[in-house]
Amino acid sequence: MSLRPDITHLLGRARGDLAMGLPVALCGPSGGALIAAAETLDAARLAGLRSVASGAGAQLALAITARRAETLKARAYDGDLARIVLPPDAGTAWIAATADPQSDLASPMKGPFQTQRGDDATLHRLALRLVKAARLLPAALVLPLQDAEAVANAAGLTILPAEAADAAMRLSSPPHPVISARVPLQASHAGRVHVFRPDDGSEEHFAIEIGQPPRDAPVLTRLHSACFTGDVLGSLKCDCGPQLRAALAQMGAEGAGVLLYLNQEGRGIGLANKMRAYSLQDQGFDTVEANHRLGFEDDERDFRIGAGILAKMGFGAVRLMTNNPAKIDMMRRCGIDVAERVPLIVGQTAQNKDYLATKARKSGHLL
Ligand SMILES: Nc1nc2c(ncn2[C@@H]2O[C@H](COP(=O)(O)OP(=O)(O)OP(=O)(O)O)[C@@H](O)[C@H]2O)c(=O)[nH]1
Ligand SMILES: [Zn+2]
Repeated sequence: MSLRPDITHLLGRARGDLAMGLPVALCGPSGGALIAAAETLDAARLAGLRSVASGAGAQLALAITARRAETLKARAYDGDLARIVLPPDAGTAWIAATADPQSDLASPMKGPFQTQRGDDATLHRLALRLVKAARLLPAALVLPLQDAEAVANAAGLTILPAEAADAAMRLSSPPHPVISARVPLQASHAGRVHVFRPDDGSEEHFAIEIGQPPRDAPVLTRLHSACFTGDVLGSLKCDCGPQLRAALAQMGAEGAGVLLYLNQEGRGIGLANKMRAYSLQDQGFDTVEANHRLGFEDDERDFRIGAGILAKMGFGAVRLMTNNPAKIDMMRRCGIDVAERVPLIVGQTAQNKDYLATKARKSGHLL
């Protein structure tokens, strides 16, 4: 028996620390690093990192994804990421402007950036995955240090064993059921909401069960990713709200179904980053380009979570309500049999016409 946190707990702490602007230590087999999220770093902590860097003769770098590097015309020698050498006079405003594309068009002369090549970028890569998991901008300050653990211990920072963290982040342990209760819905009086909670302190997900679908036949299913603007506010920029209501209505009409409400807002980048993407869309970029300029892939969702919840509820086969072939593919790869695709084409507006056309053209959505 131990009171010590395991790697899952440490990952949860690290995400929280990064979101609050605290550095975190990564300790690998061949050295460690202090990392901090570009978005939340304040001047005092930047000064602290600079002072540790000069004491150790180490060089601070800003790790960004290859997507962001492409926009900034910075050379990404590590393939999927670039390590920008932090200029000696760069402050938090410089770091924020490099990480955040909002001012790219207004200041087209950002750079030139000197990027590092050679050496190992493993800890930089892990730092980027951690700040993404904290739903922050994908940019992290990284200070490689042989004695990162000692520095972190002295400062009371969270220490993550890098190899174990990397392995734990690749695994997807399905969230566990917490509670379910009857909720009569407009679409069906036989509604039941189930709450599922991940072990790693990340967002809870919900399953809305309509009726009592038999577990031994394909169940009418919708995997719905959270869209605060569409689902709650009735935004005309996307089709999420009408899709949510149409899916529940069809389940109500058939008397059975399950809708998973997955808290993967903004295709997995979080609401703040989705609003950043919307602001770039107002500058003329489409939904995919906006994600890339921010440094994200088109879609950062992990659909293993949805498959895991279905399995925990006892479902092995679905009639999946979607226009997204990637969802079908992921379900099948996670062991859920997709017996049928049920198209869900509702909610087209003048304002989302281009968005839906871009998804069809670039992300393979079926219209
Ligand atoms: N990053 C980003 N996310 C967006 C944008 N517009 C909508 N979203 C998010 O996109 C997701 C849409 O989810 P879904 O409707 O489940 O998925 P889908 O890939 O469109 O697939 P189907 O609706 O099943 O065909 C939600 O998480 C929205 O918040 C956008 O412009 N940028
Ligand atoms: Zn939406």
